Amino acid sequence: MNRLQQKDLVVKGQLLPVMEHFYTIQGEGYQSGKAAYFVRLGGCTVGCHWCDVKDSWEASDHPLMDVEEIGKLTLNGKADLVVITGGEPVTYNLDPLTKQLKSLNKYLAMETSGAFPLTGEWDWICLSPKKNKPPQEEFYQLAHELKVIIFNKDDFKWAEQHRARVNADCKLYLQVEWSKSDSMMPFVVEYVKNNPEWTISVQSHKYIDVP
Ligand SMILES: C[S@@+](CC[C@H](N)C(=O)[O-])C[C@H]1O[C@@H](n2cnc3c(N)ncnc32)[C@H](O)[C@@H]1O
Ligand SMILES: Nc1nc2[nH]cc(C(=O)O)c2c(=O)[nH]1
Ligand code: SF4
Ligand SMILES: [Mg+2]
Repeated sequence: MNRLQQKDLVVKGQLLPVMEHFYTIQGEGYQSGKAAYFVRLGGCTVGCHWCDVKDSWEASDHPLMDVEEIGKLTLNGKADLVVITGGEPVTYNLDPLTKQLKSLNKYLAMETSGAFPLTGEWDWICLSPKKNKPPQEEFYQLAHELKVIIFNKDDFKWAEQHRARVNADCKLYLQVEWSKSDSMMPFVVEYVKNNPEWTISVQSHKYIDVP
């Protein structure tokens, strides 16, 4: 296959850059503690300065895989739960990927900033809005979970702006930015005690030392 044909299949979402894939425990948010097969797609142009997976940003650093191949990988996990993350998954047309994974009876969750239009059929969308590229409007109605990263005290205001826009059933999480865990966690604790609609999410995989 030549480069042009490859590019065409990426545009169609039949081929996707995969940075890594692993069977682990979902560390964050609503499904925290559950076994899940993670697929981390390469490529993100959002550019959060505190991103904990900057090596994912350059799509061309990561090998292209066919969605059928990706589907087979997820069968190496016993769990139904598959988490598609990145990089930024909504960079791509995710229709072929979710169709393939649904044919394998997987429960499909996505971690996303919502920066680009949504494609694919999802059982669970975790929306984590980013100041550099705020979410597309459609995500507020569709998100099952809002997970706002708290890097400094201004981020509580940012969190409330998004809470005001999500649907009534959307679960609300505040997750401290990893490098600020020690200094910001006391403020997050106080905030949730005063605003109990929110729940704390910690990046538990980093404490239990799993991928
Ligand atoms: C690496 S991102 C990939 C998915 C998508 N690009 C996004 O940002 O939602 C996965 C999750 O990790 C969160 N995250 C990234 N860097 C973090 C950090 N340094 N501390 C805490 N959470 C972080 C993101 O907000 C997102 O919820
Ligand atoms: N165990 C584990 N849980 C996670 N939840 C969200 C993650 C991500 O990077 O998207 C992540 C991750 O990288 N590992
Ligand atoms: S949107 Fe996600 S992957 Fe992209 S820089 Fe921000 S945290 Fe990292
Ligand atoms: Mg992570």
